[in-house]
Amino acid sequence: MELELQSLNLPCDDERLIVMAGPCSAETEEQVITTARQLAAKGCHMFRAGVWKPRTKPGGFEGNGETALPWLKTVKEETGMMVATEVATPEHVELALKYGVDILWVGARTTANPFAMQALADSLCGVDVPVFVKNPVNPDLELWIGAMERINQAGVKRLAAIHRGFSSYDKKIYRNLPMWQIPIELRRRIPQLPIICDPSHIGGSRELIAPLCQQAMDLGFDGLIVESHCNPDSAWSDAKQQVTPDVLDYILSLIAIRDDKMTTEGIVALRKQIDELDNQLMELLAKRMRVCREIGQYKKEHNMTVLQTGRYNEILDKRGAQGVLCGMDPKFVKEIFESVHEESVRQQIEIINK
Ligand SMILES: C=C(O[C@@H]1C=C(C(=O)O)C=C[C@H]1O)C(=O)O
Repeated sequence: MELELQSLNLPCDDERLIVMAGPCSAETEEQVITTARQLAAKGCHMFRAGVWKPRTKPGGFEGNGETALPWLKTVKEETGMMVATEVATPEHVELALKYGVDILWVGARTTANPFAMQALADSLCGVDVPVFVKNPVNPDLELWIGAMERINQAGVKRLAAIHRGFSSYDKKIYRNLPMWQIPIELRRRIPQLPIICDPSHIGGSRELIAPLCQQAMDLGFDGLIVESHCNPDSAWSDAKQQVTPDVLDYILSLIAIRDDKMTTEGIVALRKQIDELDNQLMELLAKRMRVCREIGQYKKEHNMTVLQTGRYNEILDKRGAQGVLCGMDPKFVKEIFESVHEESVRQQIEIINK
């Protein structure tokens, strides 16, 4: 199904960048208002704060719920910023709308659950409010698109996707792995859908916010949602990944915003070179496959197995090392040769069984 989309029509500083900032959780009225005032003073147009917090384990701070909604209303009235919060159930939607919340977002755990998404969609039927849908916790693009389709089918046309990274057992650098190839594929599939990057949840730490924001801009994403707190170290949730409005302003001032629509003569000439090289790559691959088929024929005549792990390992090691010398990521080189090997084995199996 095709998404039927309308422009988000949100205020932003220049033609492209949407920045939504605010604390992970609305903790107290004072914390909300203080943070909002500081953000508004820095020129922020959209304020975010979690009111209902889905926590991994019980016992943590699960948000102030309805009590915090009038605080958001005050932010709106006092600063003129639009306000946004996360909704996970139809009751959340009803209450958020009742208190005049301007933008709703759906969290990663909710996106992963089609029943919850359908219930949310049903509660949004006939409501014209922008809805931002975070990627599901697992790296499943179809599930992400499906969640947005449900909301869209309910008549919500002002939709955006939030890229917040994907859960992983491996938490060495990122809290949630960015797996950029997934939002990139989303952009390819639905080019008109705005994509907002959430560097706070991808990175899980302050130091990673700036480079992640830049990476999102380098990819031509449309905006950022960043956690900002007037006193991050004392935050009741996500303390390590929140920054003060001052720091956020500094980070944003350093970000280079790229123009994704520019095509110049220079790039056209360079792309011609790429086309020529891709042609050569394809011809070389076809040549390599011809030799592989010959090897397949030889193996058939000599009753040898197609898979030769010793040789396969030799290739992976040799080309991996060569890749490093050529300035390429060894993982990338490994994946290329794994794919080449897979196709080579497939073609040889066809020959050996003829
Ligand atoms: C081509 C061969 O068969 C298989 C495919 C390989 C390849 O494409 O390079 C390597 C080892 C084998 O698993 C071979 O045995 O050399």
